Amino acid sequence: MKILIDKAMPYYLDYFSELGEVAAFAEGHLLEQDLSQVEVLLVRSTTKIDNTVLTHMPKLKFVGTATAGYDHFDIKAIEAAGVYWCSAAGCNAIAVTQYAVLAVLTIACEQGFLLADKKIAIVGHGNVGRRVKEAMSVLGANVVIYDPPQVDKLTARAIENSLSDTNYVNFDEVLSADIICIHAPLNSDPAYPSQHLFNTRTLAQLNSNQILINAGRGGVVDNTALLTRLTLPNAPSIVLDVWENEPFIKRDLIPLVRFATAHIAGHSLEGKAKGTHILYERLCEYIQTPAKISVESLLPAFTCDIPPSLQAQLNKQTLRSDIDYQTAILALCKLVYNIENDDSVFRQHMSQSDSFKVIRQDYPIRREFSALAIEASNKYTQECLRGLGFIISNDSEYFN
Ligand SMILES: NC(=O)c1ccc[n+]([C@@H]2O[C@H](COP(=O)([O-])OP(=O)(O)OC[C@H]3O[C@@H](n4cnc5c(N)ncnc54)[C@H](O)[C@@H]3O)[C@@H](O)[C@H]2O)c1
Ligand SMILES: O=C(O)[C@H](O)[C@H](O)COP(=O)(O)O
Repeated sequence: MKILIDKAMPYYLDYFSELGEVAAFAEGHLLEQDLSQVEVLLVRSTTKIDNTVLTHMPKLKFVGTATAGYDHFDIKAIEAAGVYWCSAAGCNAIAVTQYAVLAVLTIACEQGFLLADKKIAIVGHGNVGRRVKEAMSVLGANVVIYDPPQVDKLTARAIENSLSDTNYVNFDEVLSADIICIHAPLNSDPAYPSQHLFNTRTLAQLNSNQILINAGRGGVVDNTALLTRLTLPNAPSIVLDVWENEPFIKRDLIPLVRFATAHIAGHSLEGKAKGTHILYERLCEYIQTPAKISVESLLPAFTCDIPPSLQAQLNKQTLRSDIDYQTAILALCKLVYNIENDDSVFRQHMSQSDSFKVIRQDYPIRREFSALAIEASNKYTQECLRGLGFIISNDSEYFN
């Protein structure tokens, strides 16, 4: 079985070399390969799979993307060609959540507000949105959800129940939230279009006390309208990980947003490795072979010293509504991931040239909070750090 894989998928040889004859291609160079005998094609989000590719691949049986989003797949064309397809739903949900946590906590500490005093609206309550809700809730925020497809899927009775415990809101309420986190796909479903959900009209309703984060897909925010909005008075603070027309984005936006990154919110080592792993499991299922390899067996160890003063601060019995405590949580998160580094690399490189693609290809190894085990002596710190995804080294529930 000939398997062709995007080189950007970590551990692809560890996973797939026992399942077939593996060859790899670099992003942007798929059509330069001999595709005539390929039966399995594994890609990431930068490779479009449409009729142009499919006509070169008469033997293709299985195509997978090691990413959560699959808007680069022409599903109709793939299914019409009789090819099995799959994505890696949820693989990088933790990574994106940690990106959102870093963005929000950093801005909160800069502006001197407490998350416990804020309302956060999450647009898209899927694998990512659910985790963002959990993380922001443990930090004390009041979290509401906007996800019309999900609401519509519930029965009338379930809607009644979940309205009280999941806090679904309408879009007007989203626009009045203090912080808006976009984690929706670019949805081509005409019943729930997400393209330009944030446009001239809706962006005009945001003000300088609000923060808008887009870590879903670039097209959910009209970037032309955003550029105009950001040059007008009373503009909101913006965080953009995803952009319209990547990799050739509107560079004029960069100086006007608080955090600008190169579509790397999901690029933790764990997130990318889980993407490869999910495709491995799906292919094993497809060819009816037992899956033997685990992600944990491949990930390297992570070491990092926690400064004693920070450890002491976290162990102090404290209240949620304490700015020093929030600052300490941010300092701990930054030991594992610091969004400011990604932002400064992006600004520096993008000010010189259109280097979006190169920044992504050269992205350094980034770990998730779960790589760091920390002792937490008080219950609130344990609950908070566990909710953010850290391992609590003295957690009897975890280790027994
Ligand atoms: N920045 C990144 O690196 C990165 C990483 C992972 C995912 N993503 C993007 O984020 C999206 C969400 O990821 P996920 O893993 O949570 O996907 P998911 O499929 O688990 O969840 C998507 C949710 O969005 C909802 N939704 C669909 N259309 C909507 C609309 N018009 N308005 C509001 N909600 C809507 C769906 O009902 C679903 O609950 C992906 O599709 C992908 O495009 C980006
Ligand atoms: O949808 C996804 O999973 C993300 O957007 C993913 O992180 C994109 O990563 P890429 O394939 O572009 O490296």
